[in-house]
Amino acid sequence: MTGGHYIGDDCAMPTPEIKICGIREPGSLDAAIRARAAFAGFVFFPRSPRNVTTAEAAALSARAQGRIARVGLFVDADDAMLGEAVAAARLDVLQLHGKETPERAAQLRARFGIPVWKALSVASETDVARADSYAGAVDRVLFDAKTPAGTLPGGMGLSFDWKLVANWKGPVAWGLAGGLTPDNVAQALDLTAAPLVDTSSGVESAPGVKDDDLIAAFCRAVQAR
Ligand SMILES: O=C(O)c1ccccc1N[C@@H]1O[C@H](COP(=O)(O)O)[C@@H](O)[C@H]1O
Repeated sequence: MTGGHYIGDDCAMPTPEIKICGIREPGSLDAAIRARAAFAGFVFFPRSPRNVTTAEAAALSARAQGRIARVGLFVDADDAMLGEAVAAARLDVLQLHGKETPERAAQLRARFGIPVWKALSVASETDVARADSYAGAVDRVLFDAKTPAGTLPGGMGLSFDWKLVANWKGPVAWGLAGGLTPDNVAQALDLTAAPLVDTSSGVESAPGVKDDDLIAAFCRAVQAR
């Protein structure tokens, strides 16, 4: 379900995997599945307009079972919150979008026994280099844009200079996030060759309101390359 597949000749690049994040409604989940996204993201962060309760996530998770992998997004969450969400929503992946250290990420990976992704906010080469310290501690880093102080640490529709991660070859798997939309994702992929792309606000009609047509258009733009 989560492996990239090849189209065209033997030299073709694998089709990047797609994560649609911030899903709150069954219809949006179905739209992501129909569009062949590999991952559906559920946000467990009360300040976010995309926040879901564990009960809501559990219902979405049951619908997703066997059809799309479930990613739980957390921001500096404590063990109790993580444990409750992992169990209720039967999460397949933990996405850490706060200030979690490599040690904390490794601890959570060992504790829950599922892959851990770490989002890193990027505005400079130094920020990208931070990925090295997560090698061996996480299964993937997600390069995302820095957001203004006092706002959400992600999900703001902001992008960074993609040249900073062009053809990035680091010691850990990676993905690209931040301000990706149906209109710019092909350009982002041309420049970066990211193996996974992650979007949230780029497929919404308003903060927290997913748009099925935009989900389909985003996935088509990725898969058409
Ligand atoms: O989506 C949110 O509300 C959110 C809240 C807190 C941390 C991260 C969040 N979203 C993630 O941010 C990136 C980029 O999002 P966008 O495409 O720019 O809207 C992505 O990984 C989201 O899942």
